[in-house]
Amino acid sequence: MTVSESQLRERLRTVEDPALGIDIVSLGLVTDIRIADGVANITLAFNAPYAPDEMAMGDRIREVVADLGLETRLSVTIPQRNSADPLPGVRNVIAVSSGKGGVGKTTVATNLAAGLADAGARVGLLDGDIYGPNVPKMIGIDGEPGMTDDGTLVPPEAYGLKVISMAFLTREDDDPAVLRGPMVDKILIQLIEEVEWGNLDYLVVDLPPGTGDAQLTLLQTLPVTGSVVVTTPEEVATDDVRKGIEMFRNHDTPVLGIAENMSAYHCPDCGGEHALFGSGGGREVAETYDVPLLEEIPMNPEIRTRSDDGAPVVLWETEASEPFEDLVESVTNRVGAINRADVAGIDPDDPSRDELTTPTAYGGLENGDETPSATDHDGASAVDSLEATPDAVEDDDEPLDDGDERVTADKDERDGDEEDETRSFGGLDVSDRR
Ligand SMILES: Nc1ncnc2c1ncn2[C@@H]1O[C@H](COP(=O)(O)OP(=O)(O)OP(=O)(O)O)[C@@H](O)[C@H]1O
Repeated sequence: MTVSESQLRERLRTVEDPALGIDIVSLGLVTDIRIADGVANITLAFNAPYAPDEMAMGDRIREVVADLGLETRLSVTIPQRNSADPLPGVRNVIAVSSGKGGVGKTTVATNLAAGLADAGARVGLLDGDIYGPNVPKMIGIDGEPGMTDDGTLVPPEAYGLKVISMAFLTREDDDPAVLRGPMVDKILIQLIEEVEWGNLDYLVVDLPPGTGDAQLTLLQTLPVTGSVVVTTPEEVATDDVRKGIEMFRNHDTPVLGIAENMSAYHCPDCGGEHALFGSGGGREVAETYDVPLLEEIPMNPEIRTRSDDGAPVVLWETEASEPFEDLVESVTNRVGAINRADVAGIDPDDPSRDELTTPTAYGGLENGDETPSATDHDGASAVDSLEATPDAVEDDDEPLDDGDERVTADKDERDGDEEDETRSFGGLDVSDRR
């Protein structure tokens, strides 16, 4: 049986996007199909490396293709961004914010970044918290940034993360409270634009708490994909968090969702759950603003002790690491959904099914030729075509250390030749932007 590209495209209508509830062909996510020598080369407009939903869609596509007697090679591409983008090598910028201080924003940012890097992604962590730059301490970094000949900062690394912090640029005896207006802006813009970030899948930004000038500068300068809003469950924090959500909405920045921290304390002695900071605040805010509740992170002394030791808890396989592992999954899924909705031109929280879903010729082998051919698709002009190379990143996923030992991932391979590199995750080949 010979299968044409348009017939395969019809069959791919059976693969539904789990977050958007619409098939991947109608969404315009299949940007190219070429069949040669029994191999279907399929290009997808995915842009959230290591998002479980995108890897699961890859698996579904492989099943559909195998049913047609073909092998599959999947590549992912990304739409070209505007040329004024200050960070052209960065696929996704994730801002981590909070309405007020002390709710665990930096804890969430460092664990999210470390968890993403541990999954295999290329990750940068920008500590933009001018008034309390705690990232270097929590991530256990002792190095200082290097400097290239042209004066660009080279971020030091820990746990496979490139880290830049306000703490590197201010002297120990500087009082951040006296840094005002233009000076703050200047430092923040320097942290973004004058750093050799290279090619990153995710840049996690620890924003200062609240909704002041520094946050606005960061939002106006950075192409933020979306923001994780951290809150504790009690009322005061959630009131502040509402202001934060409104700030993002006013700047057309999607809210990825709410991370409720210090949700409840599981008492190891009595076995009971104690809601030390009240309960339900995060869920309430999520429902009010119609955004996902990404995770409820319990109070757990191990989270603090690991941070104090400079070893993010997500890298340890314990009960305390689980909510952060789940957070990494829910954040990447949400980033992916927002990017895919953008490709499809729909609101990720309100996909307009009527407009998008076209009748599918399920099976389509008889009438598939009535559909547009792969090369007719507009999306193909907006994406890069990719080559496949060996699974460099999957090799990084070898077991690192046993059991409860601190993970000391050597991610040096990721920093190899960035010019030509194509990597693979979950069977999806991904090439870096030039
Ligand atoms: N779920 C948790 N369980 C136990 N301790 C926690 C938890 N989350 C954070 N902490 C601890 O609470 C303290 C404050 O956390 P963190 O510094 O992350 O807050 P923040 O919101 O970034 O604060 P700031 O406004 O000062 O930047 C830290 O000592 C941290 O280790």
